[in-house]
Amino acid sequence: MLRVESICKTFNAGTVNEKTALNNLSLVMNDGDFATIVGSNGAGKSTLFNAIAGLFYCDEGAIYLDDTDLTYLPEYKRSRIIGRLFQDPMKGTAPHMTIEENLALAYLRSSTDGVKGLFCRMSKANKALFQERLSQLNMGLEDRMKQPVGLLSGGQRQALTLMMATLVAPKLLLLDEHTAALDPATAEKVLEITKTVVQTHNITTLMVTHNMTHALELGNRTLMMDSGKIILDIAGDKRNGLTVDDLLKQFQVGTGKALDNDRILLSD
Ligand SMILES: Nc1ncnc2c1ncn2[C@@H]1O[C@H](COP(=O)(O)OP(=O)(O)OP(=O)(O)O)[C@@H](O)[C@H]1O
Repeated sequence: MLRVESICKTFNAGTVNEKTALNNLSLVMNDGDFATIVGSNGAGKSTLFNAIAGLFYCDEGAIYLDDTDLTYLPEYKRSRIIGRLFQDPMKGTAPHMTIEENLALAYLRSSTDGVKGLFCRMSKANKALFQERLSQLNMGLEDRMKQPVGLLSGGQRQALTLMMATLVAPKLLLLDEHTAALDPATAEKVLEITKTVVQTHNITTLMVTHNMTHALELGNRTLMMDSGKIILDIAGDKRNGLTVDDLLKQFQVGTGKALDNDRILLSD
């Protein structure tokens, strides 16, 4: 279970550029919850992910994941239990290393079975696991394990990054518009893979999206953010049957303004 308790983050405090990006934000995610997040430009969606992943410590508040107090835990330690994907498919993989080496790195980072250090310690069983997981992507990557990742397309790279982030199931998966830079067909494919992986391993997941339809169709909860706060949190019956128009109206009622996000407005 993830518990975010009243976190605050102000950038450039005391200067003309002062910006409160997270404003007393609280959130509880139960095990296996899959919540989509939408919101206006600059609402604090990526900053929330940065706070959870440990890119900075919050000014106030606390963050817990199961029994672990993350509040002052360094980023590299959180990365063992939190997987994260970004919009840019080039992030998250090392282009000059082979697919197999990238997977080995991901495995070594997250594994708790005592494997440390060298690639040569990767057993045949590990390699078989990599191959089996890659074959689930249906992209033929299992036959290209010795090729550098830099040769892959954006969609293949993003699917590989997802595979790496979930090779050892993380306690929490943060998806920050991870399909936004892909062409529509590839984006749908990566989303399908995402759904399957999240469901199979029952991974607690937060996904930022600018696609309002995805925000309502994927997962079991929809969160809306504005001005560093969660202003709407809908699940269950309230969420079923809700249309994109209803969601936009609820945003207007909650904030007194129209949802202003250029990517939402530009998408269909
Ligand atoms: N490191 C930083 N230094 C200064 N300001 C920052 C920093 N990170 C974020 N901000 C500011 O905090 C606010 C929230 O930014 P954030 O990127 O979290 O918004 P977002 O909801 O992800 O927006 P978008 O949908 O436009 O990507 C913005 O005003 C942004 O400029």
